[in-house]
Amino acid sequence: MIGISIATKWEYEATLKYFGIKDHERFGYPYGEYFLRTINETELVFYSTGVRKVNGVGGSQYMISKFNLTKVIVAGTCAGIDDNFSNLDIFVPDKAVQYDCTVKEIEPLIKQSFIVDIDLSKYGNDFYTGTIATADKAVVMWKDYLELKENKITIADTEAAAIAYICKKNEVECIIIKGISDFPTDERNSDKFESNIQQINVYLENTPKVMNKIFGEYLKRFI
Ligand SMILES: Nc1ncnc2c1ncn2[C@@H]1O[C@H](CCC(=O)c2cccc(C(=O)O)c2)[C@@H](O)[C@H]1O
Repeated sequence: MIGISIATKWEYEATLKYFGIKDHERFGYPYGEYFLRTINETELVFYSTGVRKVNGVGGSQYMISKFNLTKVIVAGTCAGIDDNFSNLDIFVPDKAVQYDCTVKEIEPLIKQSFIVDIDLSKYGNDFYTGTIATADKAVVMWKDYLELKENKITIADTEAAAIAYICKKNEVECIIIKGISDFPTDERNSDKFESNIQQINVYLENTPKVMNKIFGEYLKRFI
């Protein structure tokens, strides 16, 4: 069985809609809910975890243990960091890092021992790849965005690298498929609260588009 890990309620609602899931097919568990589907003769469990590292890791560990998963695919949205890319571009990162685990004033931003390299060689190269950086807060402030850019990060989110790390501990393969839902905007010469509301609205508008693109054009190649 392969697990598809989904963080937010908006991402999960788009998933339920995409697969036409009926109420009686939805099951609760301590971190959210899940449903089962068979695609190309492979059994999949799609599960929501809630946001941030603790929920992503807790929910994924629960599902690895309950269903004896052989692979976890982290599917969802992310912030764009590399400005060569645009909203709705989809990535399958070959490296996952965490950037909120060091005293960055005196240590490197990226925690070396938490880096996970992802071997994508068996899946070809017909997709964007790069480095995803995870922390327990969203990339909203311009200074955080610039710091990630300086560290050659491609995209950023709030769960994926932590899930990849615990998959490695369980010797379970982890693939991350993430689409850009939003880019931070420079709030320094404007109202930072208004700028934040605009970014959240862009995230909400793009979430179903990203999820539909992941399920329609990417998922089957990685199961
Ligand atoms: N900018 C982002 N930075 C990091 N992760 C992002 C971003 N965008 C999307 N994600 C991904 O989607 C989910 C939710 C998105 C989220 O929390 C968010 C999005 C936009 C603004 C704000 C805010 O507080 O103003 C919060 C997370 O689980 C994460 O995995």
